Amino acid sequence: YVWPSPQLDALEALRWDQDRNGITGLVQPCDFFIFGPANSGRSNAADWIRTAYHDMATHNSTDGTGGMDASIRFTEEQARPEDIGDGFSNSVAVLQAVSTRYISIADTLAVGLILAVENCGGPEIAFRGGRVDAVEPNIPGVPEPQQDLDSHIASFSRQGFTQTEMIGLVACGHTMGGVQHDPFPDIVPELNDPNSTESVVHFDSTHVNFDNNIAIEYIAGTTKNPLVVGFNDTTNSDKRIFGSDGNATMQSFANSPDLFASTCADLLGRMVDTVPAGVQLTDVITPLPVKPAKLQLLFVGDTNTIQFSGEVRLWDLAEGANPIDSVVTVSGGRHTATWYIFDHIATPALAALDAAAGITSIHYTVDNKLEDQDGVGFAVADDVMFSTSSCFTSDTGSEATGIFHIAVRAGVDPTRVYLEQPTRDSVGRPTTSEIGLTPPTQPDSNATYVIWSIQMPLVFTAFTVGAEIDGVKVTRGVLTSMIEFDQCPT
Ligand code: HEM
Repeated sequence: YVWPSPQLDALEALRWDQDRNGITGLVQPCDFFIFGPANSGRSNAADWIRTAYHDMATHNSTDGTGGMDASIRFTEEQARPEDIGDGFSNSVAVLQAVSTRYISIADTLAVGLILAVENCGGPEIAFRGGRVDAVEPNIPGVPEPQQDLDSHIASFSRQGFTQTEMIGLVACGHTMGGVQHDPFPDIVPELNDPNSTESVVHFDSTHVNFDNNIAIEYIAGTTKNPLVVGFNDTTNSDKRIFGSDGNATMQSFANSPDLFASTCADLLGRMVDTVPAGVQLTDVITPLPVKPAKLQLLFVGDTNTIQFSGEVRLWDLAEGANPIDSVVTVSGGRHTATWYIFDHIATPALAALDAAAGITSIHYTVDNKLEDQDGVGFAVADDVMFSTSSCFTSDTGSEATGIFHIAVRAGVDPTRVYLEQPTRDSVGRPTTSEIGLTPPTQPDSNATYVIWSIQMPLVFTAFTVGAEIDGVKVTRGVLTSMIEFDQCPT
């Protein structure tokens, strides 16, 4: 896609910004578990994979209801016997935190699975965005270990998967993690094991690696999978499922790590793309080679100039490439991303761009190569922006106030200008609240920019700039709070 596109830019960043996206670090190392000690036997990675499956497993491919829609976040679903355990609330707590108005909670659950698999040795899974968060719980339908094989075949068929695909999905899921004593005391005993303080019996001997040992150990007869060799045969669902085609599928996985990886990439990709009817997912999101981010324009009225700052991310920079001013290099998974920060301090020329001339687009030169999206350039909007005349008073207590000034380019004529604040609706979905600004009473007809304003008590909340122009709502700049500006002149 051509940058900028607010939704695709945000989805691309969540999927590809590596350790900078706020969540990749939670599955590095793969045995990391933030809700308990390192020797708990549990991992965020396994919880994230199971959470995505339980969110999807309510899907009914006949009537189009259920699927990846983050209905698993509702306590009513988490209270069901089919969703026993705290792995769902744990996963939702950390993943939904990175949802925004452009990224649904369901999208974060899908990315969570993808990052967990990829960072723990598994294949890269294609990611599409655009899932829509449910407003209420779905109809129950997650398979449980005590059910018989026919019920499981029927359940996966309802979800949209054949019997062979069921074997694959269960093997791909159960290469990570295990069964805990606490929620499943009839499957796993209390272990009293200092290396598994939450008494987890793992599905294979490499439970934090996404690999085909789940199949190798099953075929070799050395498996300790508690859903295969558990003392209670009624709950040995993996045994019934894995053996349901005479072990043909599991044998093929045991023979070939590559086949296991490619089958899992396909099945898990289809799993996270299983969405309620009517939801339109984006195309597969691949990383942009050169991507601007966090662009901020500030109008400086005294000098009639614009201060410009931002970042650019270079993807998988070639070995040996050594551009100047390297600021942060971040890796994660199998990729490296390098960010260069440009601002008025590092590059004084950006401190005072001629406001009358304005700015329409930028391009970069990377290793002597022009990067401008094949001649299109990276478009930059100079229509509305914060003005550096925004300020706050130093008074303490209830007297403290501040003023936001938003500069609107002459001739733009928005119907509304407002501050945008990220917030949540009554069912937890990310949304935006708006605080309207007042237009100038006597605008200077010669000015390049006119100032809309709002006075309010001193707040530390960060806002972006919003405006409605020709019936279209636009967002500009990065989240900025009052105290980032100077104190008001007294
Ligand atoms: C018939 C189908 C399935 C049954 C009956 C089943 C059952 C179970 C049970 C009983 C546990 C233990 C949970 C705990 O102790 O908290 C578990 C864990 C897990 N399941 Fe499944 N499962 C099924 C299919 C799947 C699928 C299709 C996936 C993903 C593609 C999956 C992924 C996982 C993961 C990653 C864990 C480990 C969780 C952790 O260690 O925190 N399961 N499963």
